[in-house]
Amino acid sequence: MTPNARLSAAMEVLDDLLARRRPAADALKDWGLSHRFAGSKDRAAIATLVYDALRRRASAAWIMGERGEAPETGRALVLGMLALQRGLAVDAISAMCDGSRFAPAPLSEDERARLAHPDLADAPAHVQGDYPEWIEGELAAVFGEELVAEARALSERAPLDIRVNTLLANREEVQNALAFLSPVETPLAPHGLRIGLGDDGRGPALQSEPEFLKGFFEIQDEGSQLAALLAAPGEKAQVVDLCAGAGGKTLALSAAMENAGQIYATDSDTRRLAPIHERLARAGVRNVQIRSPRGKADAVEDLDGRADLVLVDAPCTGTGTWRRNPDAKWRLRPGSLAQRKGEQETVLDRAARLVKPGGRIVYVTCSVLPAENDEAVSAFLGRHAGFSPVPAADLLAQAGLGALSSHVRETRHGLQMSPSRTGVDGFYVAALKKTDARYAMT
Ligand SMILES: C[S@@+](CC[C@H](N)C(=O)[O-])C[C@H]1O[C@@H](n2cnc3c(N)ncnc32)[C@H](O)[C@@H]1O
Repeated sequence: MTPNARLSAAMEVLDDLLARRRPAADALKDWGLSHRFAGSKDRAAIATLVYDALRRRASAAWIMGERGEAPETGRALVLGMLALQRGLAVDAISAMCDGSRFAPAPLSEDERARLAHPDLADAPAHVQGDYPEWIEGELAAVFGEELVAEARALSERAPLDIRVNTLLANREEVQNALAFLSPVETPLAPHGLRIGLGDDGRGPALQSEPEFLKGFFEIQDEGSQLAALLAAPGEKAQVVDLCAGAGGKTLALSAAMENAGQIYATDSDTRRLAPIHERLARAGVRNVQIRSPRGKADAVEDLDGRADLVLVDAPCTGTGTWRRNPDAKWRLRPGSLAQRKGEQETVLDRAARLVKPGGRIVYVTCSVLPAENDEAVSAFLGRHAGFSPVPAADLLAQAGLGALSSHVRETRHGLQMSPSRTGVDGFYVAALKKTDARYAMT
């Protein structure tokens, strides 16, 4: 396919997605099934165009004059994105829309005029920042004056980060082995490397590299690496990773504990937990016991009151990861936020019983919404009088990450990382210390 034909295809996929209100992944898959001649490079390029258009969905529609009641079109989103996201001048866009076979139709006079001046100065904040209007209050509450700058950073493409597994290798070794990809050290996480993306926004296939297969590194956003380090488990600690999922943070905790102490990894969903077995083996981890739930039985019942640390990497809306999945921000609904809040309450209450006096819950989300961060913690503290929040400065100092303090927002009960200020996904971390055993078992 020519680059111009890929543009037409992206417009078609977006029209389908908009008309049927379906996930981008489904619309892309169907397009692929009905256009079997398209090769894997074509599909990848079309997907990148679609996701980039979704990054700038509101602002692209705005500059193309699709405002208010006017329905958005795939054509406007792609044209607007080329101007806003890729910085193409109107003549360059016009050259791609030459009306030849499979290319988009030539630009109208109106489109030319709009693309010549892609101005957002008069646009409301939710258009400038490309987020759903209904969530503005939540975003403003955390970002304040930096709302638009942070929202724009959440619309950019995410970098590709890896965490060197210090159980088997060191950062320099992996950096040298992957020199052909020019990895650089992550600015804040001590074991991270960042690898450049191609012009199409895609990274190399790291999972087939020999060093990956030998367990020398894992793919993990720098923010997720920092969140695991902030949990700061002592080397001999008894740790419960209550929402272990596929084990991204379990692996990081195990490395931080130098394979000592004991981590119990569990999750309410056995399917999510399944990949952890293979990942732990590859990474040379020996201090993790996997507790798969069996039916309705509580998989960690025997650990009540015994944990030094319970990591609650909670289910959340994922608003902090919009850079990775721009489709998700437009699909988020108030109902799903309410559902996640209920799950967070359940999992935090379960964690409270696991912690021993003097121990801690470390509560993590990849969200930037106060409703699932500080407010969830406030509500927890209201229900459990025997816990108190650890000040963010202490949290950073205990993890040896004092330098991070100027790159995070200290919030009421914890700290918030973000793409603009921290350069990572929007992770929230709060630590809750069990100070009084009398009340904590409620
Ligand atoms: C953010 S993900 C965890 C990601 C994982 N820790 C990692 O670093 O790769 C949240 C997880 O919480 C799990 N979960 C939801 N409700 C739960 C509950 N009540 N008890 C335990 N796990 C729960 C979900 O199945 C999901 O795997």
